[in-house]
Amino acid sequence: MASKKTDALGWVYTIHPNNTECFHLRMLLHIVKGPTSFQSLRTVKNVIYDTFQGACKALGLLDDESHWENTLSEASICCTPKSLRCLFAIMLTFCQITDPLKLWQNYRESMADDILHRKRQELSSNDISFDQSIFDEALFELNKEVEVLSGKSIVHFGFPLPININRTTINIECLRERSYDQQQLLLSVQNENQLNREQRIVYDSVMSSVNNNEGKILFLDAPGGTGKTFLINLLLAKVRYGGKIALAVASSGIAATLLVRGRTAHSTFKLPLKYDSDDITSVCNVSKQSGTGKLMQDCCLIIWDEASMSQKTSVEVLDRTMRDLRHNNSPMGGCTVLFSGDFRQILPVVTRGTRADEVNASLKRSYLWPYIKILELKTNMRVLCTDQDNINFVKDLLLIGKGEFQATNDKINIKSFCNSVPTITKLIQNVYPNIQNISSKSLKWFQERAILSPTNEQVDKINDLILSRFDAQSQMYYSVDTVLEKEDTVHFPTEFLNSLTPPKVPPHKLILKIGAPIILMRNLSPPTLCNGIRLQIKKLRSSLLECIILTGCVKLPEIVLNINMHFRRIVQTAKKKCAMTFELLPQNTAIPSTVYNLSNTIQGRPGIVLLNFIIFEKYDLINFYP
Ligand SMILES: Nc1ncnc2c1ncn2[C@@H]1O[C@H](COP(=O)(O)OP(=O)(O)OP(=O)(O)O)[C@@H](O)[C@H]1O
Repeated sequence: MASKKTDALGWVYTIHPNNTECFHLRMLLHIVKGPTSFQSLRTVKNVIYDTFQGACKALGLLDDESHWENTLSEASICCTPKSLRCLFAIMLTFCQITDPLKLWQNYRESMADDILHRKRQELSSNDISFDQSIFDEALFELNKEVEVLSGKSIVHFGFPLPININRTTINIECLRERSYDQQQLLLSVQNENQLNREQRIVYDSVMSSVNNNEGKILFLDAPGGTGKTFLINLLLAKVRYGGKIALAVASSGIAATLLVRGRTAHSTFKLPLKYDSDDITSVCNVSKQSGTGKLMQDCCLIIWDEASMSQKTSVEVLDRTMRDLRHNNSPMGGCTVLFSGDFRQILPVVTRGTRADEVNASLKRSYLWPYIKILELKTNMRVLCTDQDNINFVKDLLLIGKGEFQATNDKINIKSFCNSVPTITKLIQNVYPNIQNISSKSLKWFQERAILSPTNEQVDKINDLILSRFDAQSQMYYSVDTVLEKEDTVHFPTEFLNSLTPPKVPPHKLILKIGAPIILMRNLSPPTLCNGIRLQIKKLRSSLLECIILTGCVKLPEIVLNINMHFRRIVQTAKKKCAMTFELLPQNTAIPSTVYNLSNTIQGRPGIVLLNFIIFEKYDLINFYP
């Protein structure tokens, strides 16, 4: 009998996974729409499977090793050997594959094809075929990728040591920091004469500290649009052009993508992930002999962007480690450090903390703050040549940041400086006009627009609306949701796990369309594949996505990146509570994203959705900080 409140007809009993076929039949009943027989339930893409379990496997609903096999099999057709090795390195590092050696044996020829080709050219002979030395060389290249991603060698993943592994004694991290394209650096250094007066003061101050080993610690206080990134990248280029090591880090992956060879501070310095706010003993997880340790001893400039968002403790951990590594008791071991950020924006996030806790966790409350010299940028370079409207808008934002904006009854009327629109549909029309013709839109068109929303629920809703507006080949990807303890399967049925949409985890059902921009939600291979970068889908395969990069410092529109689309969501249950932990995750459709994530990367036409259905958008919106 139909329930009064819902349109449910009945209750599907939970089944223990030991009752294999029933368990999988139940799973299919939740996925397959309008089945007419048991056989139609077992049919996937016109193939009739013998068992319900087989059909579930074909639909990608089960977590088994065949996913990795399928991924590599698809990738070996469409990827270059180098990108296949990159993909395999990512899989080794993040996917907890049970038998990676078997995968290597099956696909090593595809991964070593470029080496064979090179050898044939070198010896001008087409008779050369695959042999152990070629596989060893491919293994060596794979090892390099894995070391960069995980800091571990392939031996850790059960691989044999390639014979020529001795070459890895070269410090890969130092090598990477010294191997820049000099021509490219020279081009960047030529921007020097474009600096405005304020930028020039900062530039000279940093360069004199680097050149004379003064070990200054500076903080660049600069609101959005004043040319921080422009200046930082110039400083990095100048120091690197001189053959010295300059490390560029940021508090978040998305901010790091804007800096040349930028990485997150946590991954660069191996900062601890958890510490107490009053921790005075923790240090970075690096030894003096390690590659990172050597890099931290040799570098002469560290630039830490968005430092205003970092916990003071992480900066203090770095300070202690630098003093120790460099045998120098001056702040940061005598290395020149440039922090940059804007305390008017977001302060460090303190879980369940008060405003006072956030202020207390910020760099300004660190014992290092008295040693820090503050430099300022005030001229907004982004609106220099635009109309008065934009200039006023930037002024208003600054006033809000300083707490000086004229408020009535402590309330700010946002409508006074934004164009408000009445509905989400209208907002989509304004931000993505004529999205029906998606194939005619240029990369730039996508780069300069996005809709920002503070909640995942709205993000999903807007994604669905936008995706339904254009026709393109689409593909559905399902996450494999499981509970950590098998015994909990009965208490937390699969469809319940599928219905969960916790923060930072994509939904169970991900519908993607060719041409749609997506956002990567995980640091897979920084700085190219970094949490927060935007990509555009070029091809959809059953286990693989082919994408190009839309935003980030590494703009490689010609390079197709391959992302494995098998994702697991594992739920860890505690007594009767249930908390979802995120194990491996690729990406979500990203036309809308969370406000913070994208505010740094859009310089065109963003729209912003505020809660409670107040919707507004602003052409040429410069930056919005909630
Ligand atoms: N001296 C300069 N000459 C010419 N263009 C500049 C100069 N400084 C900055 N710009 C340009 O101004 C724009 C904004 O600069 P940039 O992105 O570096 O600002 P920002 O402070 O990093 O902003 P945000 O904090 O919002 O990321 C960019 O397009 C940049 O190329």
